[in-house]
This record gives sequence, structure tokens and C-alpha cells, in this order.
Amino acid sequence: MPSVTLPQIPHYEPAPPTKEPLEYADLAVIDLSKAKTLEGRMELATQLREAMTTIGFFYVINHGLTSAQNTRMFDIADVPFSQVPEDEKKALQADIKGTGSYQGYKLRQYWHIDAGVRDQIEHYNLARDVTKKQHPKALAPLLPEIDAFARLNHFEILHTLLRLFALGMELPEDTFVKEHNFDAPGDSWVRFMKYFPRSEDDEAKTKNVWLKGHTDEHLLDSGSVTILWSQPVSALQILSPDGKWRWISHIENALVVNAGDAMDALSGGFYKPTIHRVVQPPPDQRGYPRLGVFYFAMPDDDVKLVPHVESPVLRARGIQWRFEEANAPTMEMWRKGRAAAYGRTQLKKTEGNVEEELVNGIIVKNYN
Ligand SMILES: O=C(O)CCC(=O)C(=O)O
Ligand SMILES: [Fe+2]
Repeated sequence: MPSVTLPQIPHYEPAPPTKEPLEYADLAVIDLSKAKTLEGRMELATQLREAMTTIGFFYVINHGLTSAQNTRMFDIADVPFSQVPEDEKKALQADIKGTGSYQGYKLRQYWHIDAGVRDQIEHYNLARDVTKKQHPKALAPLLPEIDAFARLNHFEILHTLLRLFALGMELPEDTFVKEHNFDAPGDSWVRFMKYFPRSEDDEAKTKNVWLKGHTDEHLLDSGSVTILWSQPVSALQILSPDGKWRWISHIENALVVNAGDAMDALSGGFYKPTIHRVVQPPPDQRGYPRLGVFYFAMPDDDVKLVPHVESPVLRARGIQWRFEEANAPTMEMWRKGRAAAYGRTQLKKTEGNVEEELVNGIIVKNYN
């Protein structure tokens, strides 16, 4: 992060952590400071593989951002929502359907959640190269810090994790790194996301679901790795292997990481996405907004979504093809189809609580 005097912006104070006794998922904690040596990476790769082949989510600590820088990044994250006039937001809306990309604002009520209720979520998304697009005036002085943040997420965190993902499959360490270049055409990006409290009526109609159970929904987790910067408002839940929804607890200045659809495809089903959703926070945190900071990583646009069949681990275990080999899309085709479709198409209710959606001829499921 730049060490010169930083531009002054309002401080964002989140809700205090909940005191409710929630049923939390028990996730492994990957200490990234151990990744400097090959020996350390081998140890972490084993830990990551265990986490990714069971629960599918894990925490990361010692990732390189200090807690003061973390606080500053959440202050920055609130600027696009609290410091930008509505007409400027509207003018900078993402053309999600037209371009298949989320760059810009996604304003509230874009998605249909359930029973006629639309979402209360605002996003501001920035392509990892922050110089590529026009941004709100209030963000201009903050772009150098956001740029440094995107690079930290990409090079220090994502690339290190991708090495561990490769080692866990006994692939050359740089296998996935080579598919995630910062400068190649592709769509990894920083997302600031703010959930606003909802009316009792909306809560009742949607059974308290704020963002549907998904693995790969609005393109977010259609990528390879999702990096979520932990924040104190409890609302994220994952579907555990025993069929129960469990809450993700907050760890100060930690990351919550999961794999998306593209990783499922590239790893031949070895690293699977885990279904997760966002629900109404527990009683002591109701009425607060919920501010999130993410890095959504995707393979480069030209990467074809087929498994690394050269992995001996995969061969021994059996390869699952996410897409038929002949029809496998490139990352570019896949992300554009997904972004345009989520929450905007007619969903077909199937058995239980699963809804199906057709994207580029491929069935995608949403779980309620
Ligand atoms: O807000 C969260 O905690 C998670 C959101 C999420 O899963 C997503 O945007 O893909
Ligand atoms: Fe997600």
C-alpha cells in the first residue's frame, strides 16, 4: 500500500460481532506465512486438499495486509455506496446482460430472490486493472490503493493458493498460476458489496434468504477461487456434507476462501464448489448494513474448462468432466453466459428445493 498521506474518507464502523450461539462450520486455517518454502507449501497443500475435498471452504491468515490496511480497505469499500450520488451510480451501472461483465454498479432490485421479492444488494465491481474503466469521482483519489489491493489479492494470495491447489493434485506448482495472468484478457475483479436491511414482509416471503444458495450464481463463483475478506455481520452459511446449513464465523483480518465452477472443471471434480447462501443476520445484528470486500478470480478468457488429466491423483481417483469434452466452453464463454442469466431467467422448480436454469445449454442448479 502507498505510504504517503492517504486521502481522507469517512470511517466505516461495522456492526459488533454477534453474541448469539450460532452453529458454525469448523474450517481449517491456512497460515500463508508458511508458504515461503517448498516444505511449508507441501504442508499447506495437504491441509488445503483435506479442506477442499471435505467442507470446501477454509480461512487464510497472514496474507500480507495489516489490520490497519484492512480497516482502511473497508472504509474505501463504503465510498461507492455512501459517497456517490444516485444519478452518478445509475450512469455507471454495469451492462451485465449486454456485456456479460459486472464492471460498474449492480444496483438494488436487479435480481429476483423469491415470491416477487427483489434483492437489496448494491455492488461496485472494478476490473483488476483499475485504469481500464471510468469510476465514480469519489473513488478517483483512492484508485492507487485499490490497485495495490487488487495486486496483493492476485499475486500474493491467489497465486500462492493456486500453487497449493496444484501441489495437492501432484501437478507442477505453476499449473494454475499460468492460467491466471494479471495482464491477460480475463475478468478477475475486486468487488465491494453492501447488503441493506430488508422489510419484515420481504423477510417473510423469502424465508429470510438474502442471496440464494449457489455455487456459481451471478458469475461470482463461476470463477476458480473466491476470496472473501472476513467481516463481522454473520449471514453467510454453507451447506455441510451432513445436509445442514452452518454459519461462517468472523475472524478478524482473515480471508474466507472457496472454489468456483471453473476450479471444479479444471480439477476434474477434485476441488468442488460448496453450496452457500446469505441469510438474515442473527437478532443482535439486525438493522445494520453488511459491507463486503471480495476478490473473484477467474482463469484467463482463453482457458478451456477441461480437467488437468495429467494429474496422477486425479487418474487414481477418477476424473469428473464438468462439461462434455467436445462442448467444453472457454472461460470467456462460460462467464458471459452466467452473468447474463443469474436471477434473470425463468427458473424451473424441480424436486425438493432445487431450481434449474439453462445457460449456454448447460444446466445450472440453484438451492434454496
Ligand atoms: O456476502 C457474502 O458473505 C457471500 C456472498 C457470496 O457468496 C457471493 O457474492 O458469491
Ligand atoms: Fe458466492
